[in-house]
Amino acid sequence: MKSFDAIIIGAGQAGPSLAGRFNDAGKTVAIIERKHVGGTCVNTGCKPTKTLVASAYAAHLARRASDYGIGIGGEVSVDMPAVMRRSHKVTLDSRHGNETWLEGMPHCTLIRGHARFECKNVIRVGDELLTAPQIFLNVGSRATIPDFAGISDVPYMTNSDIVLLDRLPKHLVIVGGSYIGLEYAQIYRRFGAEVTVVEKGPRLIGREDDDISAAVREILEAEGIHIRTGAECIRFRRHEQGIAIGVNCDEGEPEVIGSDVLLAVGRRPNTDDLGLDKAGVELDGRGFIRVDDRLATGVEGIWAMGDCNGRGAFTHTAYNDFEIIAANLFDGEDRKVSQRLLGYALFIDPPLGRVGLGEAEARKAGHDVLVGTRPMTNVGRAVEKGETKGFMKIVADAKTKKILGAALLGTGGDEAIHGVLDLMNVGASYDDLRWAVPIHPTVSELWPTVVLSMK
Ligand SMILES: Cc1cc2nc3c(=O)[nH]c(=O)nc-3n(C[C@H](O)[C@H](O)[C@H](O)COP(=O)(O)OP(=O)(O)OC[C@H]3O[C@@H](n4cnc5c(N)ncnc54)[C@H](O)[C@@H]3O)c2cc1C
Ligand SMILES: NC(=O)c1ccc[n+]([C@@H]2O[C@H](COP(=O)([O-])OP(=O)(O)OC[C@H]3O[C@@H](n4cnc5c(N)ncnc54)[C@H](O)[C@@H]3O)[C@@H](O)[C@H]2O)c1
Repeated sequence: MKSFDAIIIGAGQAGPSLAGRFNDAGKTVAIIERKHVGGTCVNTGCKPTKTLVASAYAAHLARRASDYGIGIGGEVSVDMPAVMRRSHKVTLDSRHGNETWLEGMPHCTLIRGHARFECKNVIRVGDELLTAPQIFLNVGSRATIPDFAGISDVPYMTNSDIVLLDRLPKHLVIVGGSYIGLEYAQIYRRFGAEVTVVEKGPRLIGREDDDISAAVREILEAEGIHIRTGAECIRFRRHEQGIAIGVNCDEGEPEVIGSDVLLAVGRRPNTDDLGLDKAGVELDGRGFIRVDDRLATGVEGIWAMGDCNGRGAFTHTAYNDFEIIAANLFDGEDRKVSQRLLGYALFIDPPLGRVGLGEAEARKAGHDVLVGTRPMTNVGRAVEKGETKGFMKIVADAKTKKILGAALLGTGGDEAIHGVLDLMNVGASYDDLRWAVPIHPTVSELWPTVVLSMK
């Protein structure tokens, strides 16, 4: 049996950085990866999608070139194999960069294979047994495939398959109207496919405020994306033109006929094949590993980071889990997940940047709520860029003057939200934002005006 100071299972968004800390401290660490170093984000998630978003934006802007007084001398065409080559290169460069980094650590051993607990401190990878007093789980998540009627009779893709597609689907039907579904809907529409989004809920991105859902829908529909919400009884069957997807909506055609199907209906944690019962590690009802505020499981010496602990579902939350564990183990700090302020973005164009509570959430939490909004048509920079869709919104507590949350659906929204995120992180009031002197001409310069509009 091989012995290490620490074992990390999964080389996703938290594991490699933690391996780096153990290595730097002169401690031996094994990191086990069953597929690709970099995990979901690098290989089938953020990296490929954001690279495709960039190609899709280039196609969109080229089609709009004449709006800016620019001629391109003909029709815009999309070379799908070239688009995909670019995306693969970004992924492979990142994956190889991570591998080279791990392999270059003198105290770190990168082990390829599926890891499984034999008991609390022994891990099996194939024929090999490994042991360590500290074990960190960074096993991530995979696409949920619901038991839809007829699903096993038809071909379909998840986020893992669509990154390998190098042709243009004639009609891509996407089931699920949230992050993955909407980003891919706009990407493929801009590449030239017919696209339909089928969502079982009454509106898109159902966690957001109604006004945000409605504005996102309007933006996507304006580009010709078909949207079918309230699709309660989704079912599949083969059809002479591809795949028939039953949507059973109250209005419109009862079936959509697509050439290709993407399932984007959420993620499930990779915790069912880890032998966690042999270690005594507990799961919650949805299969996520139960952890405390410092990410420790109920078994001494075992921690869980990233998507698998159900405390976050983003790369930055997985990375922050690493930061919390590393700060507590190596730097004498006492960091907790409950100290984390959640921000995120939906990378459609224009993007939606979000931080903290939405208006509905703030009301539900019992705050005396002040809300300010301004359309992007009021933002000089957006007008200059010819990208005026969307709006800015801020939510604050009338009594404490604390900023509770913000949304920026508009050009640069994924970046400009950070002005509010940073202020919220230091507990600033809306007066601090109102009296900031933002740079002209930027999207951020409207925040003081949005604050002044609060009612
Ligand atoms: C299409 C898509 C787009 C996304 N875009 C964004 C985005 O723009 N921004 C953002 O913040 N987040 C995004 N996400 C979410 C983000 O990818 C995840 O939150 C993040 O990758 C989680 O990191 P992780 O380290 O927890 O897990 P992962 O990155 O999934 O890594 C887990 C690793 O563990 C390995 N593993 C699992 N079980 C075992 C085992 N038993 N033995 C050995 N190895 C094992 C897996 O192979 C994997 O490599 C996106 C996700 C998808 C699917
Ligand atoms: N921009 C980003 O940061 C980004 C991008 C992509 C993915 N992600 C991460 O990946 C995770 C997964 O994304 P996702 O979009 O697959 O999941 P999600 O959980 O965000 O949304 C799933 C959507 O599918 C719908 N749905 C669920 N079951 C359904 C069913 N049976 N039929 C039809 N619709 C159904 C839900 O109502 C919801 O709208 C997210 O939690 C997110 O954290 C993040």
